Amino acid sequence: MPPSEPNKSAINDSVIKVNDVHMHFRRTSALQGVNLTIEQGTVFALLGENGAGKTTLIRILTGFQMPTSGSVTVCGLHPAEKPDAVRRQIGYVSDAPSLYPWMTVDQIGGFAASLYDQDFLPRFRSSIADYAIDAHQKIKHLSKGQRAKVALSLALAHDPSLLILDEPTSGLDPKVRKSFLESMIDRAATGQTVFLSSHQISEVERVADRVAILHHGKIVLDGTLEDIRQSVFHIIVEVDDPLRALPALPSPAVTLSEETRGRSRQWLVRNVDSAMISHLRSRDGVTQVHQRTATLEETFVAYTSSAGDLGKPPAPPNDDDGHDPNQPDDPNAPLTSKRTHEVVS
Ligand SMILES: Nc1ncnc2c1ncn2[C@@H]1O[C@H](COP(=O)(O)OP(=O)(O)OP(=O)(O)O)[C@@H](O)[C@H]1O
Repeated sequence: MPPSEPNKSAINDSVIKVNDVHMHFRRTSALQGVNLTIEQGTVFALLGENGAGKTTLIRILTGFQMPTSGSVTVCGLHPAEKPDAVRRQIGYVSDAPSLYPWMTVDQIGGFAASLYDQDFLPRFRSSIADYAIDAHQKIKHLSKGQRAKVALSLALAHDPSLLILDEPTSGLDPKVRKSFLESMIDRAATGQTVFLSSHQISEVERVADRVAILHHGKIVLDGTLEDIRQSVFHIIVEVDDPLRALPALPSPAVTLSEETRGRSRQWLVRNVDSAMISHLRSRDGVTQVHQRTATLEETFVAYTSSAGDLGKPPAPPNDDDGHDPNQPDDPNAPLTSKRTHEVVS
């Protein structure tokens, strides 16, 4: 097989593999030991606050950035070695798509079509027509949302098996946003893979099969949406006296956040089980215990708050060659939905 050909068995297995990737810039450790494996046919969403490292990871996946250390394969290819081959395999929309402003929409389609097969241009034109964009308009005269639609049309016109989208819906109006996200689900249903980064938690909740949270360059949570929903609980304990002490939940429960409001203690907890809830109910002074599954937004906020040891601020490299001497933590222990499921059922 020629070296630039994708490895088909790798496509069938994992479309993206990220192995212990570190990325150090002069003043920042943008990625600190990131590991990810993404299977074919998944809509995968990478969530993270501003500066978490999402774009850096996407730039590494698309061959625009060499990691400081670690390895990556995309469709069986190494983006650092074969960036052009990787980019031919994938559809990619960056968070700031650069489109030649002096070209018309149709000219930019024709220009990109020269890199792909004959189906590219008809697909591109049909997508532009669906978005009701005038193909004779110059890019510089389009609105931000219209440019986003052109960038998406370019990314999709070669019908890639993997789409990598950095904040794909920013600039799109709610109607287009909704139909675009629905089209991502349709793509995954036909075996294509979608990797998207987003701040829009409610949107992610609608479309993603799998979610990872990147915090200060580390993956602090990675699981299927279903597992995450079944694993993190919001617990409210009412006590008779605001000063009453309550015990911490025993291991393997992990308290992600806690808040006291008068007689009410609110916890966001992972790996809680029904025995722990019964134990809490039986404590002296506990008048009521309510529990429900946490929303993805509550989980995101808990995992990205700097409190506790769930995520640590980045440590700048302190050796000469820029390598981080710190050992990566393992805050991403597997989710234990089985245990927590007992609480729901
Ligand atoms: N070329 C660069 N040189 C130096 N620092 C950089 C460079 N690119 C990114 N960084 C830093 O790396 C960190 C991660 O940036 P990145 O753009 O990956 O975050 P992000 O999660 O995509 O943020 P946002 O949601 O705001 O787009 C930031 O602290 C940023 O300043």
